[in-house]
Amino acid sequence: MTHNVPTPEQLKLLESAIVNKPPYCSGTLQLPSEEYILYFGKDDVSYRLDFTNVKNNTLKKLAEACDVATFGVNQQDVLDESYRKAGKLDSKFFAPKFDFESSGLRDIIVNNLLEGKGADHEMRAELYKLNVYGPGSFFKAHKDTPRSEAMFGSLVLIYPTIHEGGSLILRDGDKEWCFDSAKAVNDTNDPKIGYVIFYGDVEHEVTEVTSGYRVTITYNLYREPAATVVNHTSLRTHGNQLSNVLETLLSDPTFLPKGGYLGFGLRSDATIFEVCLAHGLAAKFYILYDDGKGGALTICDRLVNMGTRQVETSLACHLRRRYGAKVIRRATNSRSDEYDWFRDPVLGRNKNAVDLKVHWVTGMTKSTRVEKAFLAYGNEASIAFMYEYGCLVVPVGPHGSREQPIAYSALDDSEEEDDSEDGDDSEDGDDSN
Ligand SMILES: O=C(O)CCC(=O)C(=O)O
Ligand SMILES: [Fe+2]
Repeated sequence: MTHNVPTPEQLKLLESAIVNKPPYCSGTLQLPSEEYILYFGKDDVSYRLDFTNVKNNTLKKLAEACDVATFGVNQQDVLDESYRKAGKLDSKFFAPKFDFESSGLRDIIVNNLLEGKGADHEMRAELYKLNVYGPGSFFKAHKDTPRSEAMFGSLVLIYPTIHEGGSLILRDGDKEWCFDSAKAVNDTNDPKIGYVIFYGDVEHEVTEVTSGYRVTITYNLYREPAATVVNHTSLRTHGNQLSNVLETLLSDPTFLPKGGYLGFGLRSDATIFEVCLAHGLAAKFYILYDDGKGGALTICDRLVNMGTRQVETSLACHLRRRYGAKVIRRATNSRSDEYDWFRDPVLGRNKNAVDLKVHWVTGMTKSTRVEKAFLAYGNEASIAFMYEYGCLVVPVGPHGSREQPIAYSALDDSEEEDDSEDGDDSEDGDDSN
């Protein structure tokens, strides 16, 4: 008999199709020679700098023309040389011959950062600043200040000057990448311009330049018109791969033959949701509640505000009674909340019974975890904590009619209770991908 649970291999296949790409792309471009030219100046006198043939005194002039760079803190520009030591020019004081439109970068941005979504003309690159980093200059970790709702990222171009240090480090969650731009552009015989493009929520820093001058220009990237902005973070997952794997599994008669529920711990990402909808699966967002002490896990279709109300039962029981939360895993802690379920027609029957059995494809991520305190009841009132995670629960109909809504009944399912697969690791903060 085929069990109505996905095999570990089937779940793994789905999980591995959710590949998170780095949140940036980088490389070098060879430009027509005149595009290495930059004009700058703050008054009637302007200078011409040709990066294919850099004259040190012109480079020095550029450094001298710069203002000391500030950075944005709480909507204000702040000068703090322990944080950012560099020179900068506002866009009215310089004019690169570099042409964004003929550079090929639009395609790179649309295909890599926007995963090909949206018509090209909706993306606009706006020249923003020029930065000069002499020896001892750096820019500590920061995120770029969004200039409008429509801004989704930044483009940094690094001109080919001989220098050392000044790598761009990019961070997203606990992952880190380094683009050694000095190395990328260090070829005097064959000039190239370095580029790094990253999403707006990516933390980045420029390490100290130890010799020479590092010159960069930055562009703000916008999606336009603003009304059709696709949440940029939704584009990080390879949607096509997931879509193909899901397609294969849904047409596989051994995959959840009678239907069931798939669960995905949320990344900062809506692609899984979009892919499921595209396959006719009515994916729904839930909040997973965990008391952090091994009590039962529940999912609830709304955020719960406990206020100052004292909770007199286990967290799971309270959420189930008051907010209609569904128990998806029973307590693992021996001092559990079993007593709470004693008379319950569903949960009282069997210590493994749940309101909804969810087959987790990806676990919860710490990055979506919110910790909240509430008043718990004991011998005396005490503060307890609960942890909220975002997750997506996807009903999958039986083979042959996957889009059909399915009604889960713990009682019907009880003969399969001894299946070893369950959501045990769902709250373990599995950020790995
Ligand atoms: O110069 C660079 O490489 C990065 C500059 C930067 O992060 C900024 O201007 O916000
Ligand atoms: Fe920046």
